[in-house]
Amino acid sequence: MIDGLKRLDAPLFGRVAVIGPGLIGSSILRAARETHLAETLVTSDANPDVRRRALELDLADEVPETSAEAAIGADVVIICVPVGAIATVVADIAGSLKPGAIVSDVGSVKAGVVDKVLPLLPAGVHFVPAHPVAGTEYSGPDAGFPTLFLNRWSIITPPDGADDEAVARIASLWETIGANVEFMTATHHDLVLAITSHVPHLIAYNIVGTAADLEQVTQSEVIKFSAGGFRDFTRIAASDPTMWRDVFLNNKEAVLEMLGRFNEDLAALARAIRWEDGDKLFELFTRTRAIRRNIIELGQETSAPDFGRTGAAPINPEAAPVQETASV
Ligand SMILES: NC(=O)c1ccc[n+]([C@@H]2O[C@H](COP(=O)([O-])OP(=O)(O)OC[C@H]3O[C@@H](n4cnc5c(N)ncnc54)[C@H](O)[C@@H]3O)[C@@H](O)[C@H]2O)c1
Ligand SMILES: O=C(O)C(=O)C[C@]1(C(=O)O)C=C[C@@H](O)C=C1
Repeated sequence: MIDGLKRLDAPLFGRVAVIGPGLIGSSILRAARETHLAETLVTSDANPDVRRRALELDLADEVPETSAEAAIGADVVIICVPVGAIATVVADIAGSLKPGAIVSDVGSVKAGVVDKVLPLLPAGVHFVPAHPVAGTEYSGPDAGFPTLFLNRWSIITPPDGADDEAVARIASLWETIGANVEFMTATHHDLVLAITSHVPHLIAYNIVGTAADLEQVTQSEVIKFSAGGFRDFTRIAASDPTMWRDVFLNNKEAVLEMLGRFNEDLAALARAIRWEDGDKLFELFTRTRAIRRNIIELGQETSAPDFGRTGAAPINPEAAPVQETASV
């Protein structure tokens, strides 16, 4: 048994299907196996190489060719594909869902997805969206590991009128695989995550891109001297292009709102540097240091490996090299 995950005496669910056993989907399956979450685990993926790998890694008991087949008879279907493909999968599985089934997802953006998904679902099927705030810059079935969600938040964003029992069952699912659960509206989720996750990723992509395009500094100098802060940015900037393209296209308003605030504050900092306003710089750096120390005191520092500084392998020692994913 893996430290921190407890095996249930009796499974919570009969049949759980995971569509898209990549980093997040395969981590859910691995944790589900460890904890005996379901009697039967099923998975499928649009990419035949991923289905083959899911079989080789024994991620599930059944690996049918299509999402529609995977959803037949499932009590819960968890959709773990890029945000832009979630509604496509829901359309694919809608005809296979049994009455009372719960459909959930793990997408990094919620409001737009809920709007697209709800009209596609048959009556009697529940939709309970969720977002585990845990991940790495790696993708694919080899990158997952069973403790990814341990002591991390999973945010559940029940739509108006959601069935209480279905919401409680999805909360139990996340708690079983080690997460702490928080509830909020989809719109609030998208605003919070825009500043805590989406804009930071955009900044990382941008700074690494800027460095790569510099004319006065060579690429080899950028690589050679990226020992500290810049190296941390390169870890984030290695995150999956498909996933992050979809995040920005689907959380446009909240990201642009937060980016506007960010740009104003950055301009004020540039001004403080130009006018040698040391007090302003010192005051901000003191406040931000306190925030970091608070995060550490609360024990919320990520337990993910410090890829940035050490260049270490993924936390799963058996994980193979990064698998790039293409749009499907
Ligand atoms: N990576 C992270 O750090 C992280 C963290 C939390 C949530 N998320 C969210 O989780 C979801 C999955 O991310 P991931 O990092 O596991 O991605 P991933 O690339 O590792 O896996 C996604 C899988 O979905 C499959 N797929 C794509 N379109 C499909 C379709 N139409 N039908 C069936 N399969 C399809 C791909 O082939 C791939 O195997 C995304 O919505 C992302 O926003 C990611
Ligand atoms: O640790 C990382 O590599 C992550 O980027 C994880 C992270 C995040 O920004 O915190 C990325 C996107 C997800 O939606 C949730 C978690």
